[in-house]
Order: sequence, then structure tokens, then C-alpha cells
Amino acid sequence: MQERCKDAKIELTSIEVLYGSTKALEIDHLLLLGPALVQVLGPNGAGKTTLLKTILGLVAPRRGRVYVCGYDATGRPNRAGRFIGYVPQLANVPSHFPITPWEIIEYEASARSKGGSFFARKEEISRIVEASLMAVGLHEDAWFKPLRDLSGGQRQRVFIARALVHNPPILLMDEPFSAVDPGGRVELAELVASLARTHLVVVTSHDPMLLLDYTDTIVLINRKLVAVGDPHTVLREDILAEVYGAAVLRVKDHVHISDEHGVAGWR
Ligand SMILES: Nc1ncnc2c1ncn2[C@@H]1O[C@H](COP(=O)(O)OP(=O)(O)OP(=O)(O)O)[C@@H](O)[C@H]1O
Repeated sequence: MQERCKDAKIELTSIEVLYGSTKALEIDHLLLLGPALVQVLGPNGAGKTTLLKTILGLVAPRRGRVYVCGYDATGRPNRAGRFIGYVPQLANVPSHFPITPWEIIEYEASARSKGGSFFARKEEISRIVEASLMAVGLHEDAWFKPLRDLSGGQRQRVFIARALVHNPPILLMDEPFSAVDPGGRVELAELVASLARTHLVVVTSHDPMLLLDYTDTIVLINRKLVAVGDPHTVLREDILAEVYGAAVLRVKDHVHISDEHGVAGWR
């Protein structure tokens, strides 16, 4: 029987993830409900990507369970992947191939399409590719250009489009702004925010500022869950200092975090 997602929901219970003998992440309980925008924040090596991969079933925790839309998806990427679209860090995606946005989405849609005649499927796949590229606002001029000729912002839209192909209720995005120039970030933030009106969107970040006005929940981690709640509750100097130490500064009524990714500040 086809499993359906009644509520866009991620729940983690008693999670412990190890790489070899090193503990990478510990979470007693975390419940995320959509539609919403959730930012996962933490310093380098805090376990942000590990958290996303654990939710995706790509990393199996040593103990604990991961539920996606109410289904046990612990260590089961095929089950989690039905309900989740994953947008990887652009830095980890090779961009020098002459592949085009259309081909990337077409490949994903073909891999996920089943049944029907070859011609009906081909027509349906073209419809899905077009709808996905339009949903992320990628201009038609860019659809058949090699990926390497696109800007960071355009490339990021392509991978968001790919994540949307199977119409998942949940989107996980790993540092979606890191390879995008400052000019493109604001527009991209608006796209992410608009998707969060209809999806549960979980974004990892070093800088919560760009999405702050749209954010429902901040999850602060540092190899364990440090705090979870709305931005006003979590982005407090004393809580941040627990994770970032001396990298947290107060200048007048602004709080700043400075790390090798730059300085993020807010009031
Ligand atoms: N496959 C792996 N094998 C061994 N150690 C790993 C593996 N993946 C991650 N780690 C380690 O686990 C810790 C958490 O890594 P992770 O990539 O989840 O952190 P992060 O918060 O996403 O970091 P960053 O902000 O630098 O991207 C780091 O110390 C990292 O070196």
C-alpha cells in the first residue's frame, strides 16, 4: 500500500549518531511540524549535515528512531525520500559537467516515474520538468545552458527544483546560501520563505539573518541539541555563548556571531 503523508512532520527520539567511536550528535527529542521554516544553526562540525542525513536515513543512528510523516524512517532512505526533497550543499555538487538544468530535472523525474507507456511518460516527465523549473523561478533562458555557465543562485534553484520533482511535503536544504553571491541571496531567501508556506522547510545555516523574518523555529546544535524554539527565545546572547563562546559579541543592542564564514548580526 502506498504510504501517504497526512502531516508534514519530523520526529526524532533518543538519537545518538557516532562516526567510529566519536559522538557526532545526540538528541533526546525533537519534533518539527509543517508548514514552517526551521533553521538549524551551529558552528563548524556541530553536526548540522549529520542531522539532515540522519533525518534522510542516509546515516543510521546507533540508537534512537527517526519518524518522517509518522513513519519509522530510521536508516531507511527509500522511505524518508518519499516525503522529503533534499537540496545538498552546492559546494559538494560537481558543476563542471556540461549537463543542463532541464537534463538534471528530467533525470530525476524519469528515475521516479513508474508505469504508463513510454510516450505518455515522456510527455508527463516534460510537464513535471517545466513545472519544477517554473516553481523555482528559473528563467527559461537558463533551462538548456550548461550548469557551469549559471550563477550560484541559478544553480541553487536547479537543485531546489530537483528536490520538488516528486512533490514532497518536506524539504531539507544544506546551507543553501553558501555558494550564492550576496546579490542573489535575498531573492533566494524569498523563494525559500515562499516554499515554507506550503512545506516543512529545514535549512542549515551559519547566518540566521537572511531568513530571520520568515523563521518559525531555530534549532541550535553543537553535537547535541542545545536549544529549540522561536528566534526570540533561542537567539539570546547567553544561549549562543554556550555554543559559540567568545565568537558571540554584543555591540549596543546587536548580537553578532563571528566565525570563518563571516559575521552574522541581528538585534
Ligand atoms: N562520514 C564521516 N565520517 C567521520 N566523521 C564525520 C563524517 N561526517 C562528518 N564527520 C564529522 O562529524 C562532525 C559533524 O560533521 P557535520 O558535517 O555534520 O557538521 P556541520 O555542522 O554540518 O559542519 P559544517 O558547518 O562545517 O558544514 C565533524 O567533526 C565531522 O568531521
